[in-house]
Amino acid sequence: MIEIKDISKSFNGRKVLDNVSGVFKDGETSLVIGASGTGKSVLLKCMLDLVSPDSGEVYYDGRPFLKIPEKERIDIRREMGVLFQGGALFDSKTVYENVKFPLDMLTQQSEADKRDRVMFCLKRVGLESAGSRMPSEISGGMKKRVGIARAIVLNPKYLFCDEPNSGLDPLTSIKIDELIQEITQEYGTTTVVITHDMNSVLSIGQNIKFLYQGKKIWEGDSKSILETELKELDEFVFSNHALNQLRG
Ligand SMILES: Nc1ncnc2c1ncn2[C@@H]1O[C@H](COP(=O)(O)OP(=O)(O)OP(=O)(O)O)[C@@H](O)[C@H]1O
Repeated sequence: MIEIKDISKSFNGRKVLDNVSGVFKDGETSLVIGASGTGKSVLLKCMLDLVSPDSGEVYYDGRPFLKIPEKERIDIRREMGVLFQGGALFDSKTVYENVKFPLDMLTQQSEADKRDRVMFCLKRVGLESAGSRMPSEISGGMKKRVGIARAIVLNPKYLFCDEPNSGLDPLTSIKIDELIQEITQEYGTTTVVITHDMNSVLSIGQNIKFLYQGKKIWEGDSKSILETELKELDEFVFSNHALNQLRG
């Protein structure tokens, strides 16, 4: 379980996160949603300690991530998997090498064990025969799958996905969403997905936190979001043309 408490952050005197709190449960896909510029990525960066919040704390299973000594923080980092926006693959490495990279950097495993783990993860995302290909030779959806395989290769407790559907067509997006949700349930990871994709919200939103101008102003699930009476959330949800027409 991850708990964030009263996270605030300003840039140049402008508050972009304002006392954001919440809980992300094990085995659940939690979504952080909101319009562009509302602070989603900054919140994710605070949770990963890539940006220091001005105040607040992030607890990983009770461990205060921002206050503990660096050595303990590194232990927690090893328990995290991150799917970066755009995949962030190394263009000069093969698919296999990309997935193996965290094992090379952070473990002392034998080459045989690493190979077994990489092949297991590639198989899990449906790419067991793509290991020798270069990122430039595969589609956007496959790149996301490679990113997911790399994010789970260290068997993380905590999985972070930053805009996992950006640049994908709707059908491929659904497949990536389903894969993230299946992995979350299979391995019991605490999964945090940053998105403004309403398809994701409706299909995998077990828990949804809505940010508006740096504040968390609503929390619920994919059923309750359609019945919201909160003006700001209603505008966000029904800015999706198809949904608005359905409502009409
Ligand atoms: N390093 C920084 N320095 C100054 N301002 C920043 C910095 N990082 C983010 N911001 C500002 O913080 C605000 C929130 O940005 P953030 O990237 O979190 O938005 P977002 O909700 O993730 O948007 P999007 O959906 O477009 O990615 C924006 O106004 C952004 O310009």
